[in-house]
Amino acid sequence: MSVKQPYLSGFGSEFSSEDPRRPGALPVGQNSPQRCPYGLYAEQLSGSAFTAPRTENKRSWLYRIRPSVVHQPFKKIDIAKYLTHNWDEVEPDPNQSRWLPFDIPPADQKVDFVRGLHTVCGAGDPRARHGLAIHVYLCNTSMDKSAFYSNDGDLLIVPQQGNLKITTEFGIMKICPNEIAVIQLGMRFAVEVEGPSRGYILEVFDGHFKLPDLGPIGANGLANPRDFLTPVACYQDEDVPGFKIINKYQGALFEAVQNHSPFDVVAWHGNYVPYKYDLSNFMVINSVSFDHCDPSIFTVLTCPSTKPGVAIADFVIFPPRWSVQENTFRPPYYHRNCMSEFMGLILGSYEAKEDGFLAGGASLHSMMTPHGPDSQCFDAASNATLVPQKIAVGTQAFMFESSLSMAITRWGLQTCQKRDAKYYECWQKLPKLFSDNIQV
Ligand SMILES: O=C(O)Cc1cc(O)ccc1O
Ligand SMILES: [Fe+2]
Repeated sequence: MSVKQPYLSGFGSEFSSEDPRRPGALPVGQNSPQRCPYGLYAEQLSGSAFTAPRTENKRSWLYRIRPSVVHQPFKKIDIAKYLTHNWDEVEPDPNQSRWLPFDIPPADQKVDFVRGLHTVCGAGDPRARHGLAIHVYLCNTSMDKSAFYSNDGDLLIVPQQGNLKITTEFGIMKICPNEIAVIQLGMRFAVEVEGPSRGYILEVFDGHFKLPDLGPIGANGLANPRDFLTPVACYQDEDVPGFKIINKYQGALFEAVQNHSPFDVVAWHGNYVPYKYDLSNFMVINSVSFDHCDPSIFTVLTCPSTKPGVAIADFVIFPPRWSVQENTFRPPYYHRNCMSEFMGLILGSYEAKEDGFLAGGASLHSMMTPHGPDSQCFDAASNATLVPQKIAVGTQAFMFESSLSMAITRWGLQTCQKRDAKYYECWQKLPKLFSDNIQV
């Protein structure tokens, strides 16, 4: 029987955690005692400028067996051929894009989480701390004697197939499809898988994810803070010759060897932490009268830009819910958006496209590229009897919506061979319905 993983609940809270094997490991009343309990080293991990206002200030103090600086020099490695921040590999393409499910490597090719990283699209530059990258991970093997961190951005991980055991410096998180994990800039982690595994990653270079403001919704609703879970301290005291720390730095991978596990944090405290969230806890708000609300009502997390109300990227879901609007075309409307919309499917199907948009696949509707329901969906929804209906049951589609204009990589456009060249056809049968009669 599996033991339930312990977690601390809350979003953006000041947490503290001590591995029960070493009571008293967390210094009391100060961060840097002259000598830390148990001979631990104190190390601060800063997630914001020291001088950031209190509301934005993020840091944690880690009490560890060895400080992170004990490692050999970083050397460039080329183990993830399709991980890139080069947005100029291919000509820009404003077309609607859709991808069939990305292939997971076959069992005879052992690929771990880092080797399995493939960048689909993105914009901006981590050197300027502005932009985002959207990757998929396609793997079948657990990371061994290695840990990964991104020097470029925060990683929001959305598993689609396969459970993940994520060992972090702060403790262990287990996530399954329909849960997400956020590992923030600089946090080291290792991913263990149970078999063929696939998922999506949103990496934001600007800053950190927040819960959206609720405005007139009030104090409760959407993703509630208590449902975000942070792991508890759980250290490994292991000498591991040749342990590799893999760093994604300015879009390239580097490796530094050390002879011990980096997961040696015995106690920690702070508000800069990794966390997970179960999407089934999302409290859905929607129209109970008429018309289709903008999908911003489904925002789980947002990484804001410096422009008020404009996101570098929002993480939006389309959860199971009741649809009750009267005299309304209920599916998504036809639209052109000044934001870029990357969508993925975790489970089941998506209402605006019952066919062709499949779990493990994706779509990208770039800035101002027209899109909306396919002709089959339009026809059905225009003629449906509008009774209350539970929709999206057993499904979970999501969107990474960005104010940046993203470029598709060469892998996304060509190498993956999953891009559906016939996607545009799904709208071509939309008929001209215009008539001389006011009543049609
Ligand atoms: O394009 C999409 O399918 C995503 C989407 C959904 C919705 O309900 C309204 C707008 C929108 O962009
Ligand atoms: Fe859209």
